[in-house]
Amino acid sequence: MSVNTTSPIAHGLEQIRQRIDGDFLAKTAEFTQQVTWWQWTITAIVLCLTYDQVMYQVRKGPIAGPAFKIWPIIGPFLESLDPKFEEYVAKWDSGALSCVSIFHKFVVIASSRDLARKILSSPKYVRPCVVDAAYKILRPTNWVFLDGKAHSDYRRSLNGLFVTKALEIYIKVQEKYMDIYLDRFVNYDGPREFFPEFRELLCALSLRTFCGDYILEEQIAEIADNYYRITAALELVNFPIIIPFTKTWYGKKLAHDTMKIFEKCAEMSKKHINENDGAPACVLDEWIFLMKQAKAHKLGDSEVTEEEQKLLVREFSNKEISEAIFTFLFASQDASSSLACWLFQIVADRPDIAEKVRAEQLAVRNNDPSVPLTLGLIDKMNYTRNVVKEVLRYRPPVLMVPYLVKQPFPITNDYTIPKGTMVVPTLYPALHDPEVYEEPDSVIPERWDTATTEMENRNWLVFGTGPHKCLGKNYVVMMFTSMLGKYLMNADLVHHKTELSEKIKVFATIFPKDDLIMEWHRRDPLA
Ligand code: HEM
Repeated sequence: MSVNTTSPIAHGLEQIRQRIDGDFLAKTAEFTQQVTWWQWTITAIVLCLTYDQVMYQVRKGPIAGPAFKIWPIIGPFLESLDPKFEEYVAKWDSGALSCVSIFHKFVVIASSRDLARKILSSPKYVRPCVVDAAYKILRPTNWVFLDGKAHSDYRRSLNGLFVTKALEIYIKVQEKYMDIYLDRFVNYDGPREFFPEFRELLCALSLRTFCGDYILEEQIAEIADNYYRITAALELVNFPIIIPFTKTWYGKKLAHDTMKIFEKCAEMSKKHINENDGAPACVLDEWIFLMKQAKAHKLGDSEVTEEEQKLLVREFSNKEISEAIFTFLFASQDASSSLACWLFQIVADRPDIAEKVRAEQLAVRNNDPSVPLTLGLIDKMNYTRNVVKEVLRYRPPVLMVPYLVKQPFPITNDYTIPKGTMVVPTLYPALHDPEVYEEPDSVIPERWDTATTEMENRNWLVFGTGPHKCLGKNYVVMMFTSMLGKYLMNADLVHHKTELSEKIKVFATIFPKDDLIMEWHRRDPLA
């Protein structure tokens, strides 16, 4: 027999509770039967939207940015498909740190010089992010995505390809192709858009520098054509998955085909250097030659410098070499084409600059225009080099460099960038800082005659800074100085100005909005 030990009060309370529970369950069941599927759907959507807005507010903290996401979830995704320079400027002007949120991605933009430098020099907190599609297009195994020591070790083995000694080797092939394209430009009938012309010229110059004669004329033409679609696939924000026959799908396929071509070139170069004991004539040759030298040194066969020895981190496969060469093309193609457009537009519009460049070109050659290019000769072209530096400052091809935050990053005293954020240091504002560059919106090559450390180093962020700073910096300045000198000496450039000539079009880098309409006429260098 069981004994009921519960007091009458407790018993009464228990009965009330059971009645309430029963009522509640019954009411809940009744409610769920009445709620239709679309009411559930709306509830789920409202919860998602609220979560999206709340997370945006939490991540945004005190920095500049819209008070809430005007377009829920997608944010300014549609605007990012057609980026406008003026919108970027407005964003930079809105605060040293500002933000947007697109789909799941929270993006912080740093527009002051010091914050940009801090981000670029903080590998503990950030690593390059490029754009989402880049991992798929450049392949996840690509060296540019390496981080920390793995990156610096790999990069050490590439540095040797762009030191002075190596650059000297590439000048011959570059001059040959500069001449070929000069002939082509001066033989065109009437004005035409030079944006596509410069893209092709730069693609040919890069590919000949990287792959020498291993690459065929028709392969260069194919890559130059395809490259446009690869760039188009690398927008700042892409749809998260690759859908067949879309821009990203074509980009990935064409990048793969291009790397296959480079793989074959690497194979030929290995044969030339290792089996036939050939002399290096291009970047591929130089890389393989340096590996060979360093290996021989390891085996005690030959005298090589300590730098060369460092190159043999290990043997690089043809696939790895092809991926690295692709990154050189990827890094150089758009930025160099952008520089070519602004540089030749500006010197065509500024006869005072063109005249000084021409005078210097004859002076360094002792009035003999046929003197071939050498590193020593290019070194003497101070004014011409200053024009290149000034145009890079005035119209920096790379406006911003996206990085990914690896761990919470205390960027200022009152703001920590959350992990997983895309953080974008911008380079343009530092290059147009009126406190460092007087009249920042004018092209004044002479300012470089008396450049301060701030002008030369702290603010001149054209090629970035920190562990990922541009590998091609010296190469770019050298090649453009020699090309500008040669072309101005041998051609008169006529720019057909339109009201869009000074307007900036953003297509990965920046270009004149009218695609630069010019005509070139052969000129007597001694005239
Ligand atoms: C006008 C032409 C160019 C400009 C304005 C430019 C600018 C830049 C900038 C801003 C970066 C990012 C730096 C950073 O994250 O701090 C970069 C990286 C890089 N650039 Fe350039 N670049 C140019 C041409 C070239 C050329 C011709 C090459 C190769 C031959 C090249 C190779 C690279 C590579 C490999 C990186 C990534 C380095 C790394 O992650 O370690 N660039 N460049």
